Amino acid sequence: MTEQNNNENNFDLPRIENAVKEIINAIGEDPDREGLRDTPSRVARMYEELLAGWKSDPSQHLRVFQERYDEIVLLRDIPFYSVCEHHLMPFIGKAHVAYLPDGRVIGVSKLARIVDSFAHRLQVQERCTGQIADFIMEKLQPMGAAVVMEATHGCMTIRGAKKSGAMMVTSALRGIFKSDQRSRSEVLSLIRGD
Ligand SMILES: Nc1nc2c(ncn2[C@@H]2O[C@H](COP(=O)(O)OP(=O)(O)OP(=O)(O)O)[C@@H](O)[C@H]2O)c(=O)[nH]1
Ligand SMILES: [Zn+2]
Repeated sequence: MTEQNNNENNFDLPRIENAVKEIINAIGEDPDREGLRDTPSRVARMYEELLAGWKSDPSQHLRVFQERYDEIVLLRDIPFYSVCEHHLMPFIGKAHVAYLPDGRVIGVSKLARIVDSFAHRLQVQERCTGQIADFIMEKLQPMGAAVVMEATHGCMTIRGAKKSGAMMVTSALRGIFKSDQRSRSEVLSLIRGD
């Protein structure tokens, strides 16, 4: 699968626009007043942007090359945003992605691109974390992969539980990072920056 631009895979922007107009009506506002007139199309384009990962293929970011390096590779503090599938609210934070190569490495920026590809979808943080780790295991076939994501969820800061600052931390450990206690401790302490 490559980047998908054919019609059936594009977002149905007019349909999103109609739905947003309907929400504005349901709120009791006037969708034709000046400030709201362009809002449905703005919101449609916004969702297209925020959820672009859904139409992307993370494999396009795989430029794997052979390299004799057998220590942990970690890209720490990758800023990311995602969209919570329960409330369509953003969750925002940092991702840390590590792997222990087995003869193959990847361009380091691609780790950040892979995070975005999975994050820019309707997600829950646990699934997003696991998908990134599983993808790296499958495509790069390293000895192990570790992904930690920490984020604040809009749905519980400005609404609902209203706990601003509460940080959700999720981790996905695969291969040697799951099976070997020392490797696990090493990668987690690198991620913490110890
Ligand atoms: N585990 C997990 N929960 C999430 C994530 N994003 C949002 N949630 C939670 O999804 C839950 C949805 O719960 P519901 O009871 O169906 O929805 P709600 O009535 O709006 O719940 P409140 O947010 O507690 O007001 C909430 O507890 C959210 O905090 C996520 O990425 N992972
Ligand atoms: Zn939510």
